[in-house]
Amino acid sequence: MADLRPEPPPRIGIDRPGSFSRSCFHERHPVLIANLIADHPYPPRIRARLEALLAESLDGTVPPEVPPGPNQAFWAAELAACAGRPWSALPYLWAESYFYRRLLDATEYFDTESPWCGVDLFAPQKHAQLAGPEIRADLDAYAALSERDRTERRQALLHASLWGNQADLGFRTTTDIAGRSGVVVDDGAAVWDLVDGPGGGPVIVVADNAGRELTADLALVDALLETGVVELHLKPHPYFVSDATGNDLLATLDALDADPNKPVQALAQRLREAIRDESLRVRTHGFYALPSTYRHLPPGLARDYGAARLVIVKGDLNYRRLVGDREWDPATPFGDVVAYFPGDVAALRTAKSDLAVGIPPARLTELDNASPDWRISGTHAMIQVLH
Ligand SMILES: O=P(O)(O)OC[C@H]1O[C@](O)(CO)[C@@H](O)[C@@H]1O
Repeated sequence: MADLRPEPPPRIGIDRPGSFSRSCFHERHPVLIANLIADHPYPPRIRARLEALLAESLDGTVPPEVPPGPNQAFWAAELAACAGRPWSALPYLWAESYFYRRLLDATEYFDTESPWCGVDLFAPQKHAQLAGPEIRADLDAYAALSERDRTERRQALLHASLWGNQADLGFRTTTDIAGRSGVVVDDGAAVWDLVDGPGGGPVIVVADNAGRELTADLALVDALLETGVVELHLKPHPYFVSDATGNDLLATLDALDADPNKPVQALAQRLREAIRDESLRVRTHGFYALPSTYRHLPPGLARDYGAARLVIVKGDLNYRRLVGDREWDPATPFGDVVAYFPGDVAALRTAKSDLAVGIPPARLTELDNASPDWRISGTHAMIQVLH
């Protein structure tokens, strides 16, 4: 039978002058490369490769070579289709993901004969945030939560995890945080209904950034553990600027241990115990560092998501991968766009790219009038649930 579904809107590109996506390449990436060069004593060959990558991504074409690292077959197929095309003609999601993969190549992350092999290029920035004053304030606030009743505590933890996404270091490369204007869509109650619901599977939390965000996510994970098994899915290796890996999880647990607040130390202990007894299963998957959308999940992950009580997907990039990085009309219902997902899913994200769906038209008019850049400023957040 013919497929009568309407064509999806076009993919967001990086070629339109004045667009946010183009500014990521032309304004943010030059700063990102300069920061990497300042943060590490890279030898001339690595500095030259970083600068050449920047120039290529602004003005050049995609070379045919497959960058080293995992998922060779995936990238070989993608590059067979894209090699020779100007970067400016690439879809935003693909171009960004490929750019970060090329950064790993430029810094010899997968080169076992290089001393830079396995060195997280973003570690200095991640460590600075983990040792910084903002995280201290977050942990003081966490400690004070033990005075509150369970419902209030749960609500506060969900919102801390939501707003933790604002602290993403890629975003902060060129943008100062301008406060928290509001939660545009708040399906938080549905999150807890699903968590407390009858399903027997684990709750899966697909993490996003290290630092303040992962700290808040771990506090949420701890609350979720009261209801059953939890899986925390991390990136398999560094990817976008502050994406959380296994090393970041360990560094975060150490930071929680070292905090003077007793409830924070107790949190670290509970989490370590949960990891040991596998009530908290920590996992990763190559899919999390690819430009594919969740519509094209590998079968194993699709099965696991389908068996979960709820999948909580954190952050802006995961939102783009979940919804499809396309020029959606923001009034398009969230449920229609993600109906394909194999289980119940909740997206928690601060808006840091043009994409939005599930915004009631009247609210949209209000937002566009009150803060025209609400979609990209990180000042607005959303909790959207498909169930
Ligand atoms: O860390 P997050 O919330 O996934 O955000 C990453 C976001 O940063 C950007 O790279 C630039 O803002 C977006 O393209 C991307 O969605």
